[in-house]
Amino acid sequence: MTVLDDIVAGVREDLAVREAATPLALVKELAAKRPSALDAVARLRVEDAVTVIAEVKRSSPSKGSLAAIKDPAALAVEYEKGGAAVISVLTEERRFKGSLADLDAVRAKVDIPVLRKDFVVTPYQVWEARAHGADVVLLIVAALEQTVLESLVERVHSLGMTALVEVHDTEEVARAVDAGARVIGVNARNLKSLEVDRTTFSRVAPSIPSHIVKIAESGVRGPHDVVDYARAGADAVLVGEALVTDDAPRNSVADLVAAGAHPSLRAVRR
Ligand SMILES: O=C(O)c1ccccc1NCC(=O)[C@H](O)[C@H](O)COP(=O)(O)O
Repeated sequence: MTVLDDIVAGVREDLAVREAATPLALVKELAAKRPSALDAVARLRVEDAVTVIAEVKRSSPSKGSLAAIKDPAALAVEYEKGGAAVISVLTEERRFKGSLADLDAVRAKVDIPVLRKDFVVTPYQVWEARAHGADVVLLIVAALEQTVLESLVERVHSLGMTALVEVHDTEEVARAVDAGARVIGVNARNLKSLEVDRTTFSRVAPSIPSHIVKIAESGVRGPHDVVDYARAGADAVLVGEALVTDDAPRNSVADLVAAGAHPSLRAVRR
């Protein structure tokens, strides 16, 4: 069993408990009461700059405990003040120590789009994301059969949200494009070995059609990595560990945003 299989198995068990407690009809009612989802694409792809998705991440399979994060909303507000375009909230409970309560708390305090970062394998989780105020939903190609991927992308978009479709190689890019992805994230973290290879983006991104927003995920340590990803064609970077382990997350986000907007990058991004 791979790490991904193991995580998804745990997610399905937890999901069964939530589905028994809160029927889909009720989740749909809650989703219908939410204001419309925010336009994440407009925030992520801006002219002449690489934008930043800042993540609320307590723990991870690769590193174990990263940060206690007693007040996820306060951290998200710091990210927003630092200039983050989108906040990513891990809601997986067993390995990342996140929750839907974290998503609720963050949604209530920030005005920018919020990503539900989880291992979404059923439509119920998509409705749940909307019911808890998410604007963006992560869908991992490696975790999904093609027909399921296609129907989940369609469900996310039909609810007015944006699917961030995560890939690791060019074959998965083809699957994401076929599924109707408008935003593709290339994750530098190998989901089998959990090793981070920052060259993955530059190898995989050229196969992503130009109309699709390109996000470089994982392994960003500081501004120099943002510059490297910008030169390789990223529209945005997704950063977790480097921010949650930092004493001054607002300043660190601001530094990443400044690096992504540096005038020297304008020529390479045109
Ligand atoms: O972070 C992990 O160890 C991990 C393991 C297995 C599946 C997913 C995992 N992480 C999810 C992510 O994609 C990252 O949280 C995100 O890209 C931020 O990465 P980083 O900046 O390296 O924390």
